[in-house]
Formats: sequence, C-alpha cells, structure tokens
Amino acid sequence: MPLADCVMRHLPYFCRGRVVHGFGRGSKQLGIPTANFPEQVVDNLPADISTGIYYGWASVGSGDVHKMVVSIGWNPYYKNTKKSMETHIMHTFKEDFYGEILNVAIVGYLRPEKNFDSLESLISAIQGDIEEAKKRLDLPEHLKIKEDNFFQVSKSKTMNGH
Ligand SMILES: Cc1cc2nc3c(=O)[nH]c(=O)nc-3n(C[C@H](O)[C@H](O)[C@H](O)COP(=O)(O)O)c2cc1C
Ligand SMILES: Nc1ncnc2c1ncn2[C@@H]1O[C@H](COP(=O)(O)OP(=O)(O)O)[C@@H](O)[C@H]1O
Ligand SMILES: [Mg+2]
Repeated sequence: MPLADCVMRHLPYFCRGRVVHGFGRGSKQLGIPTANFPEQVVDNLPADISTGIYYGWASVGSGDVHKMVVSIGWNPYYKNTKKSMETHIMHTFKEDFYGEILNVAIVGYLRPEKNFDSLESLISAIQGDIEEAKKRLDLPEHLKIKEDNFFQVSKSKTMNGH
C-alpha cells in the first residue's frame, strides 16, 4: 500500500490526553511551543500510522477549537530515543496549560520528519508547516471536523472536574 494510503486510512484520528513536560526545547530554542502527550497516548496510536507532521484541530479542556500542527516521531534533529506526539496550537494562550486535557483531531498529513543541518532550517520548516496547515484547514472538508461531536463532548459539563 502506498504511504499516503496507510496514513490517510486512519484520518480523521481523534484523541485526548493530559499535557506533560517534554525537553523544554519548543518554546526556548524554537520559539514554537508544543504541548506533549504522555507515553500512553503515543503508544495507543494505530501501529501503522506513519511518523511525520500532520495538521488538524485542537482544544484545551473545554476551551475553543483552534488550528494546530502535530509532530509524531523521534525528532531526528534532536535524536530522541522515545517516540513523542507534540501539538503546536495556532493560538496565543495567556498561560501554560500543563496538566490540562488536550483534545486533538488530526485531519491531514504534511510530510515525513526530517533532519536539518541547522536550528534555523528546522524553525523555517516548522513555520512553513504552520502556514500550509492554516490554508488547508480552511477547506470545507476540514472545517466540518472543527464542529465534530468530539469537541462538543469536551465542552459539556460531564467532562468538568475529570
Ligand atoms: C509542525 C512541526 C514540525 C516538526 N518537524 C520536525 C522535523 O522535521 N524534524 C525534527 O527533528 N523535529 C521536528 N519537530 C519537532 C521539534 O523538534 C520539537 O517540537 C522540539 O524539539 C520541541 O520538543 P519538546 O516538546 O520536547 O521541547 C516538529 C515540530 C512541529 C510542531
Ligand atoms: N500555542 C501553544 N501551543 C502549544 N503549547 C503551548 C502554546 N502556548 C503555550 N503552550 C504551553 O507550552 C508548553 C510547551 O512548551 P515546550 O517548550 O514545547 O515545552 P515541553 O518540552 O515541556 O513540551 C505546553 O505544554 C503548553 O503548556
Ligand atoms: Mg513540547
């Protein structure tokens, strides 16, 4: 099966988890914070979902749904030994949200993970991903996922306090 088919078969992919600490590189070194999921969420990804860079929608707790990009894999530039799943939300938050529930809907695939010969080229690749994701998410087929019941449930009272 071609790579794109393997990847797309699982999309849209919905998941939630509590935001944990990563290596603290996202904001400090890249200027692009990424909310990291715990190991259990990463381990629960479908076994054949390819590592790489994806885009979709995300909300924190019962908050609004925003555009996002997500990186799944080993961050070859940093040579991580554990697979991670990290979401950058295209929204300015007043404060950090470690420990809160992050809800994500992955709707599309952008590219495989890559190594880079400088931090600047990693940063510009990520900025390019963000711009491309913003454009693609305006397509009607993607906009409708923003309204999915998955996000409505996270807004309902039954989720509060859990
Ligand atoms: C949209 C996006 C694309 C990314 N692409 C790559 C990549 O191609 N190669 C790579 O090594 N890391 C990539 N990363 C991951 C960053 O290296 C990672 O977010 C950074 O190391 C922060 O890690 P931390 O959360 O542990 O601090 C990407 C991250 C995002 C959000
Ligand atoms: N727009 C945003 N997208 C993702 N995380 C954000 C955003 N704004 C603030 N944050 C906060 O920044 C943290 C991620 O920063 P980062 O430098 O990647 O640290 P870590 O290595 O601990 O993941 C998130 O856990 C979240 O609390
Ligand atoms: Mg992070």
